[in-house]
Amino acid sequence: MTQRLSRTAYPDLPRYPEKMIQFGEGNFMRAFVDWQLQQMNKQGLFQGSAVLIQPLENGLGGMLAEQDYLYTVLLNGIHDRKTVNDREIVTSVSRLINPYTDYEAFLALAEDDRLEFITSNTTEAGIAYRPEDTLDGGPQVSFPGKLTALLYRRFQLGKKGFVLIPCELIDRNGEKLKEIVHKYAEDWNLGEDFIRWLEQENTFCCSLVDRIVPGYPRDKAAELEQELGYRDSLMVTAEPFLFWVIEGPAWLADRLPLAAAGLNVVVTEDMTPYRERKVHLLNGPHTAMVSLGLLAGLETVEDVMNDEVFSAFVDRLLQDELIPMLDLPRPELESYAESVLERFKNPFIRHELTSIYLNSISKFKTRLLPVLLRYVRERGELPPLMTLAFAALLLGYRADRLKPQDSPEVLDAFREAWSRPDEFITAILRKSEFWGQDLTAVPGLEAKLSSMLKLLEASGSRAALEQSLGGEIVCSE
Ligand SMILES: NC(=O)c1ccc[n+]([C@@H]2O[C@H](COP(=O)([O-])OP(=O)(O)OC[C@H]3O[C@@H](n4cnc5c(N)ncnc54)[C@H](O)[C@@H]3O)[C@@H](O)[C@H]2O)c1
Ligand SMILES: O=P(O)(O)OC[C@@H](O)[C@@H](O)[C@H](O)[C@H](O)CO
Repeated sequence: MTQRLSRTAYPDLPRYPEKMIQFGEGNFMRAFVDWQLQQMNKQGLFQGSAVLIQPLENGLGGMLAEQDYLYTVLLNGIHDRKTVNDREIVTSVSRLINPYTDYEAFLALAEDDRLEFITSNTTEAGIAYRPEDTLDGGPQVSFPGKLTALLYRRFQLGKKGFVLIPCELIDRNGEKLKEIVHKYAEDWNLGEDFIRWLEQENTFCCSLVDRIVPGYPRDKAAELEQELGYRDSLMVTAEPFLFWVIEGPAWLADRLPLAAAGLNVVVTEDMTPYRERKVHLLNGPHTAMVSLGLLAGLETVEDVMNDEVFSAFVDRLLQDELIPMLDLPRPELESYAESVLERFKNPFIRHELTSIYLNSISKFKTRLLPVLLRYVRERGELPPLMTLAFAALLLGYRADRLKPQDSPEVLDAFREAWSRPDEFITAILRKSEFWGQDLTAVPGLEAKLSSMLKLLEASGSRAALEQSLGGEIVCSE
């Protein structure tokens, strides 16, 4: 039996002082931020590690401790026309603090002058205000609540602030986080001096992350452990591609020399165009393909891309409905779309559609709906492929057909709406809390969704797609 990955088994692995506090110990952060710290460290450019804070009571703390906070990142894919198949033991995580079991150790981080960065990924649900959180009743449940308590302790000690770079996939994440921290500062009566210190001593950056991280390679774990020669319950697969846009001051590029280490990181004054490009051209097609693909029995992004009908759908969606609605220069959009198609076809990683399916209603709202609405405004008609994807989404949630995982409010609303089948579509489109507006006001949408739902039910998603794509499939045969 092979030994577990640990510092005892690999005593020569380097250790670095803690320079970053990272809320979130999930797959993404370990294969993205911590992997990048590792690349800087290897070049002698950062010489620092991250101390992780477990945002939820239950998490990976125990498993990470068992491996002395070491884990393997497996990069698989084609990059710059070369096949990449890298394995690396990441040594840039020092330890993990679970604030639910050791709140004092968490607050004690405020004392360490070497800590200068705070990063986070607590999912789209994490940057949220929770009125029940209080300063004295720690640990606070919300991530911004915990963060405010830590910042306040730092302020009380008269120390300098932090550079904060949240990585959650929500628009203007840094501003949102700052806003909630300020709200706690006011609600908890932390005083004007603290609010001034927050403003003057801390730099809240917005950021956009891009790397496909399918996570633990369940299907290949045993084989990989044989090859690696150790057991690792936390190994994580990722694509070689990486892009991190940080909206922040130019000096950040020196303090956190990611680009200098050859990493694809941009520090800019305005990240909006990068965000639009990524959210609509990468996350958008992901969300559009999921319900249609699952309804046809497909399991992974690769299955979608290897299927003639479904890959034509992704291609046409990008070319005809998404790219023309974005404001960036066409060649830039075309080239990004091409790279997206290549990344989706990555034959070396298994990106499960079910993992992308999680919380699909809010994803549709941010990733596809704004483009759909713009298409209607500009062209005076509905985009056929996006509308079909919308109908498939509704079908998947209806009667829990595709076993959606979403918030209780969303799932309950779908159950309630389905209790009156004739009014199902109207009731769902009226849910402004899902879509940001009443979608029954969009001309023709209700009727089109109704006919597409019927088509999907009667003929299945493959036939519905073939019909929407018209002659193109026939032509390509
Ligand atoms: N996996 C990818 O390809 C990828 C790529 C880019 C961005 N992302 C984003 O990263 C996020 C995390 O993905 P992952 O693959 O690391 O998932 P994961 O399940 O491995 O990790 C989730 C992390 O979020 C924390 N979390 C979950 N719900 C929370 C809540 N309500 N409040 C606070 N913290 C919470 C967990 O404690 C954990 O640290 C996703 O929401 C996604 O938007 C993922
Ligand atoms: O991670 P999610 O579940 O928010 O979205 C699913 C995918 O679209 C997403 O993970 C992409 O792969 C990622 O955003 C690429 O950078």
